[in-house]
Amino acid sequence: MNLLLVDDDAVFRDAFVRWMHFKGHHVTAVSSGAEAISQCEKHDFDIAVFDLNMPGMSGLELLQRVRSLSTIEVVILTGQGTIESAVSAMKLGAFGYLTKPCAMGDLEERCLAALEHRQLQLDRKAPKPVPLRRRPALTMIGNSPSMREVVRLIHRIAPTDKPVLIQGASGTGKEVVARAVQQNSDLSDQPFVTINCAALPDLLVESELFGHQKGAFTGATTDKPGLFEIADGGTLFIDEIGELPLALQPKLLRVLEDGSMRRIGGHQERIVRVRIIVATNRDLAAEVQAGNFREDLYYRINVLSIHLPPLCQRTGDIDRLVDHFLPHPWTIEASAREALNRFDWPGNVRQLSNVLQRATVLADANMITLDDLPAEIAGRASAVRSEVHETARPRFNINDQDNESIALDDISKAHVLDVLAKENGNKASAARKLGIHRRKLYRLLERYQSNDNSAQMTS
Ligand SMILES: Nc1ncnc2c1ncn2[C@@H]1O[C@H](COP(=O)(O)OP(=O)(O)OP(=O)(O)O)[C@@H](O)[C@H]1O
Repeated sequence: MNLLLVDDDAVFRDAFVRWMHFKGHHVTAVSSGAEAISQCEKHDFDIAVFDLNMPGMSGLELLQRVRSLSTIEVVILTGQGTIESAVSAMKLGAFGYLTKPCAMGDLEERCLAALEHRQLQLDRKAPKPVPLRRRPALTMIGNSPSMREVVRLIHRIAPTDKPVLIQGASGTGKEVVARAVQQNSDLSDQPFVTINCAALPDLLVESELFGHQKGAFTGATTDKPGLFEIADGGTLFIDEIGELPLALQPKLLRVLEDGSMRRIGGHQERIVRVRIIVATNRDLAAEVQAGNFREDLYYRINVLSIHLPPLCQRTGDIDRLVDHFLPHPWTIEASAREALNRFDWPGNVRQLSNVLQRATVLADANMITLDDLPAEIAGRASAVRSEVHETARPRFNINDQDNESIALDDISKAHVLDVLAKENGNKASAARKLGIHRRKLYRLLERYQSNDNSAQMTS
């Protein structure tokens, strides 16, 4: 047990510290309320024992302040004449009290009971353990020279504990590579936690990454550990690092340098051991030049980097990916295969996968023909728009003036998805065209996706 003793009686303090050390416990002993508060801000104690009658800060005030700082359980020591105030202390949340003089063994026993109580409380609050599901085996398709080089780098980089920077355009497979690094590292059976900085508002990114103390801001109704604490001992994948707010970058730099961090609104310094993998589709060096990304952080994360080539530069891989994505017993006509090989795939592997999924819905007899491919891929002259679908589109024409029952939300959804399709699924340029921030686009897409999912569940 890690215990804090607060008592101005030096003789009692020394005796109790000696007894507890002899019994194998760790005790920090101080003589005043002010020292106790400062210790609680710096360390996590399981139990506190303190005398109610101390000069300076009263025992009751100390109890209130200590309980607001941590989940510590408090045992009160009191003289015969002050049992009433000990009872008030219990009403304020103290675990128990003992009257002085008391035997050291009795006090130790009371502390052990408080420890057991605390453990039960913490267990009750802790999220129920989620049954471990076996992670699906990772498949990374590619045997082109550029992808063989990527695989070689993954094997080189994975066993180190250094940060990894993965760069590449949208849909090239940055998350696939991040998982491959983790699965080939010594941390493969430890947590793999992910966060996408572009999908969250700034304050939420900070609170997700670093956690917060209860009351740190409006809505922070409980203490919450951040992803760094959750990933402790494992790997944290920070996607779209280029979107990390400038104000937060020094905090990330600090964790990268010495593993230290604090929750928002917290005073306690925590140390975490987390392997960090970051990804971006931005040119981070250019972002540094433009003043959007800190140079020191850039050098810290750019120790080991992997650059993913666009799909159109992976000779032979389109055929391999087609065979991988097509479910059994589907096949593809030679002319359709040629068309897929001719196309330049601005949305990369994700776009190819989406096009094949769509084709299997449209085609008959388990065979994909040229007719089942979007016009601009099949090379038909009437090509009007790309067919990248991230979520289902509403089935109406947004120019249909007669349809007065169409909700405004549906019109905006159709417009957003149309622009996204025209930009071949590139969210950054779609957001620019729509005149909205990229994070807003991510939020909209998530909302459409979850609406679609719940519609599917209720239909
Ligand atoms: N080499 C590959 N083999 C098999 N599937 C792949 C490969 N690369 C990407 N994919 C698939 O393509 C899709 C997009 O991949 P991923 O999410 O890793 O891309 P990304 O570069 O992280 O995209 P974004 O920048 O938009 O976040 C996923 O469904 C992924 O499984």
